Amino acid sequence: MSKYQHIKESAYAANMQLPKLGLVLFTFGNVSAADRELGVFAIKPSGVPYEDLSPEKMVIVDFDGNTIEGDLRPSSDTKTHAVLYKHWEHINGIVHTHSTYATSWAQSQRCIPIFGTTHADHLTTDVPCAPPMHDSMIEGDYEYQTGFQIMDCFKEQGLDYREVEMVLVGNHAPFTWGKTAEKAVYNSAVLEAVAQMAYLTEQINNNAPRLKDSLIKKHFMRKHGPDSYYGQ
Ligand SMILES: O=C(CO)[C@@H](O)[C@@H](O)COP(=O)(O)O
Repeated sequence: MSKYQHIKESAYAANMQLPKLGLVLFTFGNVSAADRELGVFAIKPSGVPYEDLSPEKMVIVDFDGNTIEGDLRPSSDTKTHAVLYKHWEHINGIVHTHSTYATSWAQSQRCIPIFGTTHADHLTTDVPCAPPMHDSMIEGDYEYQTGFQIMDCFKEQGLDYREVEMVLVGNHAPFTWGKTAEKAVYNSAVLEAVAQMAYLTEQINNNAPRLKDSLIKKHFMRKHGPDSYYGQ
């Protein structure tokens, strides 16, 4: 048995959650799961439909994007995952989808405003949107540069990737991450729900106010404060 079997199983299980949660169509999207001690991650093979996946088909890649084990080509987004794992040492799972509402905000190049308590239960800021890539970066290694596009956005906006576990990539689609691949999938589902609610909020009232700071903090701390299930 491969010494990477545990992350192949974990990446497989997390990938299979995407169609179940309605976050992907056909072969859109991919999930990876990392083992920091081994310095590698397991990722979905490129272009393989979810119904044809198995743990054995996951591809093992190092944090420079080199394939270590696997017969299939890793996802075309592999280098973006590699850059984020290499530079953000507390994450062990990454998800990329083209879920409809989150992708629509990304294509519109807009951050998702924090309109309500559903959003504040999960994060205390707007969902950031990384500005579209400069032509000079597109001509280089596009997927590799996408990783830097995301990190630059966090640096410029003063965000901590351990607190804000999601981003919209302008003109492209969302990426989410977490301490585990399962948490990264959870974050993708939360993002899609928040993106849909924010879109509908603006349709109903295009002057809808942002949630008050006092309520943002209160709601976030209920779920993540020292007395919460997650905070303990
Ligand atoms: O971002 C994109 C396409 O824009 C890709 O994530 C998506 O089509 C999935 O590609 P892979 O099958 O993972 O190579």
